[in-house]
Amino acid sequence: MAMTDHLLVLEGLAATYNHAIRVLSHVSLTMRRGEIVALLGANGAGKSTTLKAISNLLNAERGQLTRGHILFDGRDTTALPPAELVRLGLVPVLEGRRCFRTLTVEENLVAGGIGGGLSRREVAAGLERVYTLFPHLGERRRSASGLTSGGEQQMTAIGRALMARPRLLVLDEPSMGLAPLVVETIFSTLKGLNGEEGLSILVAEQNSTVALRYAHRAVVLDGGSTVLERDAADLRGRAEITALYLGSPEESAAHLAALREPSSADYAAS
Ligand SMILES: Nc1ncnc2c1ncn2[C@@H]1O[C@H](COP(=O)(O)OP(=O)(O)OP(=O)(O)O)[C@@H](O)[C@H]1O
Repeated sequence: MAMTDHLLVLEGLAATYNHAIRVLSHVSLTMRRGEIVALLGANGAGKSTTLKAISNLLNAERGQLTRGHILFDGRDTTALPPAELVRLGLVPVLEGRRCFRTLTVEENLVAGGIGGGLSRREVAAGLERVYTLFPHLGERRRSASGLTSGGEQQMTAIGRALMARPRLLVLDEPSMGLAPLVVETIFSTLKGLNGEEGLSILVAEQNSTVALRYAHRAVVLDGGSTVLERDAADLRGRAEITALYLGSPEESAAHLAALREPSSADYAAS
């Protein structure tokens, strides 16, 4: 298959922090255009580091990619600055929601449009679009972001990314610390964008139940390596996926073996 059939290809990524601590050993995944892919795994499995590697933000934390390839739209992006990646359509929303707390919600959104190289007219259209997607943000547009709720801050961070007109949205734990209803609002809005506009989404989540409900496929990391890549439908509702890293290594290995079974139909029949 030609590489360009895929929007994103990670091949055997290895990464370290401070030239010493190896946190990724062998991360591989492929994403087709229009897919939602959930990146799952326990605390410290390497999800955030993988997303930072894709977005070229490892340097900021003294991290380095030491092996492997990242291809976005068939192009090796490992040497491109983050701002250039945004202009190409690869837009991250990383952990912590990272809004400019003293700026208003609207000023945060405008910053995303400017970062994406939009004209004034495009920024105005982008704002309308974000407020249509998240009506709540429209009501809070003049509030300082730092004074809005966690859910509103997450919506602002996502809205800011959407202003840059992404083709691939890269999200790190959007559900973290949010009420279930807010999580559903955020995921269903993203799913809507995926269905209507074909927006591709790579989302790292510890909340595998929610992520699997909305994703097409799932990639599981363990100890800095990809250990499973499957259709989300094959993993939905499976007790092994939530129990995967809660027990002993032997139990985890048994769960993983079960999850690797050929198909959900086979599984149901067995
Ligand atoms: N800036 C850093 N410097 C050194 N080590 C780091 C740094 N960031 C992360 N690590 C380590 O790298 C490993 C992978 O962390 P990472 O944040 O990528 O995992 P994760 O799967 O996203 O987990 P979490 O859900 O807890 O964020 C962990 O052992 C973590 O302690």
